[in-house]
Amino acid sequence: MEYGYYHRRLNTDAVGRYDVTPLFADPEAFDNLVTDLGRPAPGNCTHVGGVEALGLVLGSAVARDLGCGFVPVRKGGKFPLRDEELHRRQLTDYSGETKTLELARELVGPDDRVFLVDDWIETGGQMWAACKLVEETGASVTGVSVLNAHRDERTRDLFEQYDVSTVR
Ligand SMILES: O=P(O)(O)OC[C@H]1O[C@H](OP(=O)(O)OP(=O)(O)O)[C@H](O)[C@@H]1O
Repeated sequence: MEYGYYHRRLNTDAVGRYDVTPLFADPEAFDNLVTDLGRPAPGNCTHVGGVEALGLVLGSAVARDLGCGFVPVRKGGKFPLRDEELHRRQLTDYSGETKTLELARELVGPDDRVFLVDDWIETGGQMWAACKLVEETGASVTGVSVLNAHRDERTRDLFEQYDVSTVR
């Protein structure tokens, strides 16, 4: 689908932060969005990763669509695991606040190729951290897919280092 198909259903002119959950509630739009987000994934990816919270919704649906496993990248403190069982990174995102993302070490490893999905990227802080967490496990990042992303100085490194696809 074109970005306008989703934009009409979001009732917003915002490029950055906006609520995508109306797309989840509409069965046809959700189906199309999951298909569009998964389309850029290379055939050899083993897992789809998603960033808590809305990236878990989208990523798990894309994983099911592609026949891959799903890997949750969680906000700090949510995995009921010991420190040594986690990879952890701090970041600053669109909110200006410092946040922590974590990935359980046991979920993926050097033989795995992970495709990351989220709803949108503004500063790229969370997606950059998610990519680095995946790489810290030894797995590779095969691409990133979001509905919409800012392309500016803040996201330049993300776009340069990773294959980032957007619907917009
Ligand atoms: O590019 P950035 O500046 O990092 O911002 C984008 C991130 O922020 C939002 O998540 P948020 O933490 O607000 O959680 P949510 O999924 O619960 O909305 C969004 O879903 C992305 O994950």
